[in-house]
Amino acid sequence: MTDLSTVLEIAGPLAGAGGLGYAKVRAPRVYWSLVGLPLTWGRFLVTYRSTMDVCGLTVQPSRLRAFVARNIARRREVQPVPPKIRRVRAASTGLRVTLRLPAGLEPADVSAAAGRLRHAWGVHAVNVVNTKPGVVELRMTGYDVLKKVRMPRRLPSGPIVVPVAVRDDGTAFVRDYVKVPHGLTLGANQSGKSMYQRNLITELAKLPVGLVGIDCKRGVEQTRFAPRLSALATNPDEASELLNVLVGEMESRFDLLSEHGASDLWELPAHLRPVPLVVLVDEVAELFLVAAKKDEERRDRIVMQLVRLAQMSRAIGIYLEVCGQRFGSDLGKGATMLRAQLTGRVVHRVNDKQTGEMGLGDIAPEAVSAVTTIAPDRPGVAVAGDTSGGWSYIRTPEKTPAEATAICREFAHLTPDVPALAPFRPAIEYVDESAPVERPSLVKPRPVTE
Ligand SMILES: Nc1ncnc2c1ncn2[C@@H]1O[C@H](COP(=O)(O)OP(=O)(O)OP(=O)(O)O)[C@@H](O)[C@H]1O
Repeated sequence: MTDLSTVLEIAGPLAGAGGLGYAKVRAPRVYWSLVGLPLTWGRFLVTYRSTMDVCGLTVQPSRLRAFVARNIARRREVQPVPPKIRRVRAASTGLRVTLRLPAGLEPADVSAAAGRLRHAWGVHAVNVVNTKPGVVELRMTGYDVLKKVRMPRRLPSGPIVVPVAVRDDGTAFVRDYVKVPHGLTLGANQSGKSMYQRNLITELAKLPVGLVGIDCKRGVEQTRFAPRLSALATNPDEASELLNVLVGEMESRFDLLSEHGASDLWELPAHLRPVPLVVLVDEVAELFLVAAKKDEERRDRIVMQLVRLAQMSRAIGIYLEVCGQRFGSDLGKGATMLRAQLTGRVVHRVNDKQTGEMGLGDIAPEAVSAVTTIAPDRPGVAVAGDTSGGWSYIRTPEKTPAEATAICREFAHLTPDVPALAPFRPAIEYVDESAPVERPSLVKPRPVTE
């Protein structure tokens, strides 16, 4: 429906002068499919060899090749060799080209030339992904996919994989809790952290997992997810008790694993497997804060429990998703130890380079400068790093708090029954819309003195 209306929207102006420019700005996706894709594909095929040559992505031919060219093919000049094109594929956001690299070129050479390739072929961006040894994929995007986010249709699958945002190469950014069990999201005020959490929680809500909220800002962020939460703590005392219970749950799950000779939750047969739990901590600094000396003991206990969970709970299916404005050693004892375990990093716009370093310096140092260039007028844009040193820009789709609440209500029936967490289950006030509502009768007016 949207696509049809977009086509109609551009059809008129296309007929007149300047129509293409209008379409390019107003409906970049449609413009790309109708105009940009055929043009870029043609330009790519026609100029491939010369472009690779001027961008420094060719090698000298082997002796055998040179011999064949001179003596059998009778060519006077022996051309340098570019990477071999294995496959060219059109995507809704751009063009994907798989290249086999000749001996002498490495993926880093192609990445270094990405900017030059982008200008040569007139596309919005070129990202280089090393898919296997000696093979790279050039992901060209025809327009700025982060401007108006639309999640791609094709998504990776797995037991707990949730799509959260779109990457700047047009692919989906997902949180895969089996591969990367714990995550950390950082960002300044108004940078888009809550929007990220909203997308994450609403996608998790659709899966058979338990969600545990710790929001020491009196629950202002997470209370709206209450229908789908198995537990919620809204102050440091409750958080401390809840973390104690989670550590107890972790220990009993380890007993279960050893009883059945399994080393991992996913090795257990489905009927014995406890439900995975995702613990969402909003504004982690609140857990580290101490107002008086007597709070220090509670703070140390909370941090110790979090570190224990982060170090051991992956195998038994308890995952941490921590969010905050900063996360450095200045938070207090145990902060850096905890941070080291949270390897899925997403950093939104930050106020200073140090915060970028806290989030990405230890896993993707090259991404630190990228995070400082995020414009304030683009909330929701973030840099996602991974432990292999790679990184990319991502942006979440917009989702209002009301939409998030509605999704949590819709999937409330999936909230698992975890007996240990029952005392922390948030009370929900349901508005039963089908129940008859007592209204004053319109037929028999009541006297005003009643
Ligand atoms: N992906 C996005 N696309 C468009 N707008 C966004 C996106 N993410 C966030 N915003 C907008 O930016 C503003 C701030 O977002 P959000 O509340 O998520 O930031 P925050 O980092 O949680 O802020 P705070 O720390 O002050 O609570 C909101 O008005 C929101 O609508």
